[in-house]
Amino acid sequence: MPGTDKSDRQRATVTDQEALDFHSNGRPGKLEITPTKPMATQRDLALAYSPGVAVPVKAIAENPATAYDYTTRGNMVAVISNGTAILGLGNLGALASKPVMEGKSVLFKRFADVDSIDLEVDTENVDEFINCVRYLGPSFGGINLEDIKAPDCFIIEQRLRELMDIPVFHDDQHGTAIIAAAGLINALALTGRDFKTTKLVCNGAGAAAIACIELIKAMGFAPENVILCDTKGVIYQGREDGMNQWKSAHAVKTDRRSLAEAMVGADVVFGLSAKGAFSEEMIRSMAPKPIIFAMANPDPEITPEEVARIRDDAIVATGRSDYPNQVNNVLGFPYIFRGALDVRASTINDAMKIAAAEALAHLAKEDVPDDVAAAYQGVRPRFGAQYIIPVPFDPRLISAIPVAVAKAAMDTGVARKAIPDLDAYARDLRARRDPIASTLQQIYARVRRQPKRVVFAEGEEEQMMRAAVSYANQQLGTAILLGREEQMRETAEKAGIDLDRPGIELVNARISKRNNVYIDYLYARLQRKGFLFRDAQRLIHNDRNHFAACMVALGDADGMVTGLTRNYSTALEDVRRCIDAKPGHRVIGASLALCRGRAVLVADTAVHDMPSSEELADIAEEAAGLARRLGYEPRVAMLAYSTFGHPSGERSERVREAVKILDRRRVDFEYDGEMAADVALNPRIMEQYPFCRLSAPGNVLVMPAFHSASISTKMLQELGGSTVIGPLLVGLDKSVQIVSMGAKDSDIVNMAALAAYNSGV
Ligand SMILES: NC(=O)C1=CN([C@@H]2O[C@H](COP(=O)(O)OP(=O)(O)OC[C@H]3O[C@@H](n4cnc5c(N)ncnc54)[C@H](OP(=O)(O)O)[C@@H]3O)[C@@H](O)[C@H]2O)C=CC1
Ligand SMILES: CC(=O)C(=O)O
Ligand SMILES: [Mg+2]
Repeated sequence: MPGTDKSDRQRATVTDQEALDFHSNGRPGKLEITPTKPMATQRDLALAYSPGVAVPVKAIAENPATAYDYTTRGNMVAVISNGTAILGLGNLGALASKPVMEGKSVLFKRFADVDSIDLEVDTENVDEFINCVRYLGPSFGGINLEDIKAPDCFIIEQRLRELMDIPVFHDDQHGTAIIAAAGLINALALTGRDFKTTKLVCNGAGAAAIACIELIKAMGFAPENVILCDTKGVIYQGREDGMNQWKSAHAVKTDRRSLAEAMVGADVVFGLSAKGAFSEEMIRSMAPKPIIFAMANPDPEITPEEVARIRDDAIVATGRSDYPNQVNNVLGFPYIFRGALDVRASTINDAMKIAAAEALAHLAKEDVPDDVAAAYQGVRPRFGAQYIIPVPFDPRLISAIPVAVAKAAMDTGVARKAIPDLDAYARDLRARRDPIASTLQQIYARVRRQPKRVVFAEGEEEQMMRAAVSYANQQLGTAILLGREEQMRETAEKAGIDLDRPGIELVNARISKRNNVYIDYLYARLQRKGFLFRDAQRLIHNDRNHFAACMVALGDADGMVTGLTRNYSTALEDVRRCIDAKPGHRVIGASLALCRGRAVLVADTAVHDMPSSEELADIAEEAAGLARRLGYEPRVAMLAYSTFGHPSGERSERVREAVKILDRRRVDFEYDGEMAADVALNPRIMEQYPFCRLSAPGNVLVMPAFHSASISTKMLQELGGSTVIGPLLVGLDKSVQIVSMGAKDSDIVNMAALAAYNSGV
């Protein structure tokens, strides 16, 4: 891809091809619209459309506020751009901005459960743009303007704020300013500086920069201590070249003319300009304990590594997620709109922005509880130079920021709906957390902290190679690709996959020096099971599953992933020849189904065909253990077609017996049954059985037999739109995961990460 040099590629946690594949795989793009009401029967149609729809129409015509009750308006934000300043890439047009705008829309959903749609407006004419947007007000609860160049963005936002009665918020201005201000509050505190006397240079004088310095001046910075620079250097009083009224408002009296001159002795530098704008010399010339926020995207003005080469006393932040201290507006816009929408705010005012900045800054100083530590690459962060601001995955953001914003809106009289109980509101907000991302996030974070060697047994397959590259790029450890080197290189070259990168090893089973060790090991295990020495030799030389499993069994790799080219049970049989169950454990398969904000583990989805009661109890124990390792407190529902004895039947009897076995074993987790799936999952139905021992809906579902487990998870996936991860193999003495045949590279990476994760816990 143009502009991507070797060093960028080495740093990057994703390849260009992965980024393109991510966007094009399946349904192109990142968004879809799903109805929230049933649309199955004639009656549904009559309610949703004519004639029923006329009723809310008349209600809204009579009282416009009821649009929040009868339509999506109250939870819907438009992300609107004309593509004139896409990230730090410049003016690439409305169409090219669409991936970013779709991205912002999904972040609204992911982080704050705000529904959002991207709108790309193909004009650079300010009046045309304003006219286009101003009439869209009835559709949305808020407007998030994005990536519109300065100074047009200032005029557009100002006019739209006057014309519309919903929040209009240019994220590059205020979102960035809020996050930068939060980071700055903490960086100043850490370096013992005061707002009033600190000297700051801001490189870039566009949307983000002007808003940042306006906010920090509003928070106490002295105007004479803030120097603004653009492509022509320092913005000084009297300068005429390349000026506009927004720059002029911040022009200072100074003899300094270049950025390099401005930065001499500066305490803080903000980069809101372009890649590489800060030289090492400039950084060297700054005051002791300098604060460097290099916020250009996707590449900062200077990288943290470059700063570290020159000095060790700096606090550095960038706009990227792959360095510590990500100062990026993603930390703000989802939550700020969440709070604003929930009180139906007519605008987002300064008080709300400052409240958001202070809430964010405060959060970084708080102790990080266990369930939050996972969001921090598994390392519990401590307030300090490497942690001045929470990460976007911090699950506390959803309750901290919207509450502060909503409160400020109510206090300043711009709320059109009051939230009387802010504590209850915070609890509701926490319930909006998305378990999908947090589960995977936690797994990835732990593995990154303790990277593992995972062998990808079917190394000649293109998807395996892509998955291996992604595994290595995401710094999860070393990916060992098993296969004939020549073959692998040929396939890789054709597919445009670069295997010569750190974290990838190619191993050829035929010529490996470890062959004899593996053969002896395998022969010792199989000689009394009808295998000759020759058979063991053949399996190690020719069969990659056996070779890979021996690598793991004998400690040459921490985990293994396979299954792409062979059916599950064959692959499992191969593995079981080389690896036993963990002592005292039973090998089972459990699938993690993630659907509409809920996560459930379903077991056994892989191994036991018709489990006995004893086996069902074992499955419950294994699945509960897995749930705990994944960060859930298990509530095991032992499922059947009957509930607590009715209707009776042989299969249900086995499940009932399994519950009694668990009683006798005195296990340390919640369980009950037998019960039907709706009783296990729906609290209202569960209430009909007040003696049920589950304190809340089940999150581990033990199925009565393999067929019900397999059928139900596949139906969840195909009809229910669930993400299903697995079956995950549990209970083996060494860590192996088997993907389904034809799995996508992203599924394989998840399973490899799980193999790595399980090898360490
Ligand atoms: N981390 C974050 O959350 C965010 C980061 N940003 C980043 O900030 C940057 C600017 O975005 P935005 O304000 O929206 O864009 P604008 O187009 O509104 O402004 C760009 C500004 O940067 C200046 N500039 C560009 N290149 C240089 C350079 N080499 N040296 C000095 N000044 C330069 C321009 O100068 P001139 O006026 O002379 O043309 C202009 O003032 C982008 O890299 C963007 O990714 C933006 C928003 C959020
Ligand atoms: C983060 C962002 O909005 C930008 O770089 O433009
Ligand atoms: Mg932007």
